[in-house]
Amino acid sequence: MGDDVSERLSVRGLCKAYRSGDDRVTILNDFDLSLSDGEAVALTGRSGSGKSTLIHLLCGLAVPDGGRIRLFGEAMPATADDELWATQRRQRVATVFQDTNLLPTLTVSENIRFRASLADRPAPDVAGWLRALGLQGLADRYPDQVSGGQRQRAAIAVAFAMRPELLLADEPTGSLDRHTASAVADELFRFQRDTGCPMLLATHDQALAERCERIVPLTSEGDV
Ligand SMILES: Nc1ncnc2c1ncn2[C@@H]1O[C@H](COP(=O)(O)OP(=O)(O)OP(=O)(O)O)[C@@H](O)[C@H]1O
Repeated sequence: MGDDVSERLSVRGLCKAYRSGDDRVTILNDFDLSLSDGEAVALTGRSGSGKSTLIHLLCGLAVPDGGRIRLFGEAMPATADDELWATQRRQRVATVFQDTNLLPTLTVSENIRFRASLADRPAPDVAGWLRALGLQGLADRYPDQVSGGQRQRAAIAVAFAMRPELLLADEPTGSLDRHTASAVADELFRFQRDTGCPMLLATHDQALAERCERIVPLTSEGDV
């Protein structure tokens, strides 16, 4: 069967287990997912169901035990350290994690510029992205000089500035109050609409999940 060319991401039969003492705990078992151009998909599931594990597999931070991942129409290699793929991901895939996106020794604006240059993009409109995410006045602060919620928004600004072709976000509004979460979600969906960048959002936030075109629930071994 041929692959759909509009598919940015295609996951088939993905398996991942972790060792826990003498046991192996299966987190993902024969898991399928596809994401097309311009599509927003929410990944939901209770704590421990494997949302972050899946995102880590997709961005090459972990290696699956079985199955296949195709990104931009090409099969991802089975090792995490493939140089060509590391470059592909660096340039085309943006990831937003809760607290690990920003380099601590760079200011907020330097983080944005650095990530854009790493992706080989032209100089980003730093002030514009900061304004859009309500971060005016924080450009010259270091990550440890802003709040957790501001860091999370800065991480989203970094992701936007690299003009990704795929955005993988793990709880992108997780540390924000309801009002700010809603404003940041607006920006995420505006970005998706304006750029056609597909997004996979792992979230506990039902309201955020329902704004996506599709919801993919993850279940784990303990679920009934
Ligand atoms: N490196 C690892 N080694 C062993 N077990 C792990 C590892 N990473 C995750 N796990 C386990 O895998 C399961 C899934 O974890 P994961 O972080 O993917 O869940 P999640 O759905 O993102 O949870 P949450 O909503 O709480 O963030 C958990 O039981 C976790 O303890």
